[in-house]
Amino acid sequence: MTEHFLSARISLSSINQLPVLRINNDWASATISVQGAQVLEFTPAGGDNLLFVAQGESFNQGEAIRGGIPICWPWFGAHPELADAPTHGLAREVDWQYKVVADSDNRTDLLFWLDLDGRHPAFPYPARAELLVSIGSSLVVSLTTLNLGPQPFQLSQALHTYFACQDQERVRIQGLADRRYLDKLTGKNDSVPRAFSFDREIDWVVGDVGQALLFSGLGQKAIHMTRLGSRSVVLWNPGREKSKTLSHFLPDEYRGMFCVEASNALEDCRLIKANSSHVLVMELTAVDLDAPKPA
Ligand SMILES: O=P(O)(O)OC[C@H]1O[C@@H](O)[C@H](O)[C@@H](O)[C@@H]1O
Repeated sequence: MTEHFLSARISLSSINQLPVLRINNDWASATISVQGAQVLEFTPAGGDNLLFVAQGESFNQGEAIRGGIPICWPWFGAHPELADAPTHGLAREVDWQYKVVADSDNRTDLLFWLDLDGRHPAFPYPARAELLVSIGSSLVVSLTTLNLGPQPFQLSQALHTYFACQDQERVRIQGLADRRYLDKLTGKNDSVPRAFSFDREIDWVVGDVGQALLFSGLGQKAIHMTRLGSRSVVLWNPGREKSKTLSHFLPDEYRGMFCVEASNALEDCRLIKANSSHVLVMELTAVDLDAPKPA
């Protein structure tokens, strides 16, 4: 597809088989795949891309993209009952509808939506996901789930964010110490140690997590993450051995990424009643570590 401009700041083109929207305003540039409504890149002006996409990614239609911010919806991880249902729900491998809702030098907002008609065997409920992606001095991703049918349903979900780093072992996360987590690899519960690092395969669901987290050890900049509508986060890095089995991953690429996923998982999954909704919001801001602190 040749590049087609929707406005001075927004264009539609493609990467291999997948249509992508590219946004460029005074504060940042971003790339979003229409399949999965998946943000693939967010680069604050003059800075580095906060997000990781696997170099082995082939961008084929109907295949989940390994990187950026996959939307795991309306369930996170394995389906609660059906072993053959896709991991991480129904949203990653299909095209979403979209429209531009704000387009200025300071902020570009795109609204994506996906409707489920209640006939999918793994999710027999009419529902809509709306994803508002706001690109400005920060990246804001806001996922609203609407129950359009008469029956309540359980929702688990995640904004499965792949962050870029030089070396995953040097990444430090502030805001998680002493929180309880389930280790999905061993099935055991424990508390997050103060000196946590991604120095091996990690697959944890951490509960009762406050709104703000800070990621450092990435170089000059740190990343500030805030969440609303979420009390859990998922920490994931496949490590050396698991990464060899993953789709679209080159050997050793696991070193340059780590996932911290704003989620509603385990005890934090939500019951969405008829005609009700739930909103999960994540904001990411690049923070200059050398900037003077407010007095
Ligand atoms: O390979 P996928 O389906 O993108 O999932 C990657 C990982 O995603 C994480 O969120 C899960 O906790 C892991 O268990 C999983 O391996």
